[in-house]
Amino acid sequence: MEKDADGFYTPKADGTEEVKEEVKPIAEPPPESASTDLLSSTFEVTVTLADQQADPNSPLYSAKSFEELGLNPDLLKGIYALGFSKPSKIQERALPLLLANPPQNMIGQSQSGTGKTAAFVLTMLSRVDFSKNKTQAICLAPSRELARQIMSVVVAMGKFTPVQTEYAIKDNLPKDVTRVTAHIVVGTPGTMTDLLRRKVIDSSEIKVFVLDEADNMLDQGGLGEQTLRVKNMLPRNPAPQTILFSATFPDHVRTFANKFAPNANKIELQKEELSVEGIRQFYMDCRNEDHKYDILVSLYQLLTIGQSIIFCEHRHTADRIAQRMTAEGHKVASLHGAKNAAERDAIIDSFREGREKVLITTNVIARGIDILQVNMVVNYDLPLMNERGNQHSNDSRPDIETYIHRIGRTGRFGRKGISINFVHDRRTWQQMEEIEKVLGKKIIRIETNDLDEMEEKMKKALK
Ligand SMILES: Nc1ncnc2c1ncn2[C@@H]1O[C@H](COP(=O)(O)OP(=O)(O)OP(=O)(O)O)[C@@H](O)[C@H]1O
Repeated sequence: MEKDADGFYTPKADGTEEVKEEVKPIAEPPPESASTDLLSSTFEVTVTLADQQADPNSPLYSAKSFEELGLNPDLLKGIYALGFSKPSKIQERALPLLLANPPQNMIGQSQSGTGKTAAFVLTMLSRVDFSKNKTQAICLAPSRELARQIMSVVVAMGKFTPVQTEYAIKDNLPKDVTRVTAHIVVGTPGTMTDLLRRKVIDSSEIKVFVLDEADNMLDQGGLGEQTLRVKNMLPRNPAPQTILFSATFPDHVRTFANKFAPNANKIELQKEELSVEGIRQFYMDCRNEDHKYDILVSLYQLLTIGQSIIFCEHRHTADRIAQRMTAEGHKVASLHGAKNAAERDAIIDSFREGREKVLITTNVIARGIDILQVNMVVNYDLPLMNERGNQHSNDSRPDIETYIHRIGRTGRFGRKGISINFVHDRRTWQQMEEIEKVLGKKIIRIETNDLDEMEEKMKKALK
């Protein structure tokens, strides 16, 4: 395919073959992997193009193979080396729009674990001019863990290109650094703001600006202010291509998102499709707080069949549970924002490598973290609105978006997974009912006193 005068990909009369011939000997797609459910999944997205005249259902806006996208052959090699045989649904719809010229903004929504990262990483890598030692693309994420994971995708996909990368995360660069010239910088908003303000990063050539977990990054009262500060330090004319991705875009953020990324092409999910089919949701009716701990311990065998993540409301709860379980001879780790940068990196790396099977944490890693072996998520405490961002209100409504992201740490890319909510009183019960109502999916009860039944139900759900 080649781009027409308007910047859209159109099939060439004779050129399609030409591209294939040029590319195939260097880069062959790998055979489709075992988990191809997602590649053939049927969830619906609504595509709205900034150009109202264009038909979003035209094949021009969807790519059935990576080859059709006219990518640099070195990038195609990187994609295939990662084992990606063909684009996932969101990649199929988003990539032709993201790569078209002139560049257009994008607000893209697709469920957890469906391959959004590759879509924006490929866009950044495609737009960088490697011959210039200047920062040309920046990407912001809400946690250092996620920034590091995104960077690993940039490095892996860009393996056959000369791309240079740098982090904008706490304690990573020497304090007296004066210049960063890496093509792509990935980080968190506070450190990115600092590097831009001190002109360590020269923003003049930045042409792609990505927000992963965009609804979280734009949430006022949370990270929104810092993210806006970053945007205000970027070129205005022309402004960089702004790309917002998330599995959730609550209405109150959507309005701001539309201003932040004006005239964007949009990909939206239907409300009832917010969480993936592969995640089976359960709950356990506990007697009180202490009983929650006992149940968690009794689940240990099941939690360690694969890997699991236990979400708590407070850092101190995560630490306390981890200490108690460790003292009782179980192998678990805890991770939260009160640990220092080096500790956090070591803990998540060790969990990623499978050295610990159970990770007890807070909302800090509720979003984006992609560890395929995680087949169970436990909401030890349900997520509440009052934990959002910097808010410390008494708002005890359930935080539906965070719930969707938390359970989305399992069931990645068409895999099966289980989530279990612990409820222990009337209030938590009501909160869970509210979640069930909004998501329109049944949350199934598991008896807390029948371990065999529990095991059987869970193993069945994972089959
Ligand atoms: N085309 C593809 N073929 C095979 N695997 C893929 C493809 N695209 C992505 N993946 C894999 O799918 C997994 C999930 O992708 P990714 O982390 O980008 O999801 P996401 O949509 O960003 O999820 P979240 O909303 O939780 O951040 C990753 O392990 C990734 O390597």
